[in-house]
Amino acid sequence: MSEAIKRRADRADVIDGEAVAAQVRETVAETVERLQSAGVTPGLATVLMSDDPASETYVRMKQRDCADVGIESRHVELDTDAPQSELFETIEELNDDPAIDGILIQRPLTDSVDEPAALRRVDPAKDVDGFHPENVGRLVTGDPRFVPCTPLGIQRLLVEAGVELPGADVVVVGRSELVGKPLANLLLNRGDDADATVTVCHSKTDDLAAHTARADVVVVAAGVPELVTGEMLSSGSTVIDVGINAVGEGDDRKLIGDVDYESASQVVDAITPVPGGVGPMTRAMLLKNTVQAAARQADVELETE
Ligand SMILES: Nc1nc2c(c(=O)[nH]1)N[C@@H](CN(C=O)c1ccc(C(=O)N[C@@H](CCC(=O)O)C(=O)O)cc1)CN2
Repeated sequence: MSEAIKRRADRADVIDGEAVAAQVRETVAETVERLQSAGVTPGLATVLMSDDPASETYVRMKQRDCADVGIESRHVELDTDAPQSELFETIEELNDDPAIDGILIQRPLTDSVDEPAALRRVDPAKDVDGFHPENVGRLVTGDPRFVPCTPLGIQRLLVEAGVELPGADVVVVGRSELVGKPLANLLLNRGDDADATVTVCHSKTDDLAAHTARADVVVVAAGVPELVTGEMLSSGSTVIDVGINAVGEGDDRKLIGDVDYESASQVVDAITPVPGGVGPMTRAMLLKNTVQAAARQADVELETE
């Protein structure tokens, strides 16, 4: 079993996302060295047009991750009251810039901007977030190019946890474009790390617990703190908690997930913590997508991991 799985007596194993992300970064750093010896330095542009402090933190973390593995990063920050055309022009400039292999538009964008329109403007070959309709379509039709980072990270965590995905009964709680829908498609596609039977539940699902209780794998990305509790889960299952909800003030402020960790970890076989589970994997997979984008644009063949 992977070293990233921490055994706990009489409780669920903990799937350590920080440890798996560190493994991914190590592999990415090796790939960057190979690309550099072929004359290619991968470059990522991050674009922030929001006052959301969490988004500012995530972008800073992504820049730091890039520096750690040898990816050049460039940051563009736009005022939230700037016209939408300024954002669109920025995206066009980055599309045309040969030093930039990947473009990341941090979501959510400020309310005054048409977010889907902005995402459609990103060159699909530089769309390391996998949000452009061309990349979404490729994932849905079973020919993925860039897959959104959180679903990719979740798939990797499940593999590390030793979950046999072919034939597994996977319940995804949440139908967002960011996580729920792409994850469902990723695990439904053909392949050794996929071929699952996937059910997507959401806020209008009748009897959510009936679904979660029969699943081998439950992934919760609903944005509702502690929505899923131990009594909605079964022994033998693996739980991936995508939620990151800040609760409390000052010294009492902490992050909690969409799963009630205490009760769930007394029932299930393995679970991701919050923080330290899916979040670090989202960032690690962005690095992986960026080096793949750089290799494709430079026509350098990479061994698949
Ligand atoms: N363009 C994108 N925007 C957003 C994405 C995305 O994949 N692409 N995902 C989320 C936020 N997100 C990435 O941007 C993200 C969330 C959380 C973390 C993370 O490392 N979380 C840590 C805790 C960090 C903290 O202390 O606050 C953890 O869970 O351990 C990284 C990235 C929405 N927007």
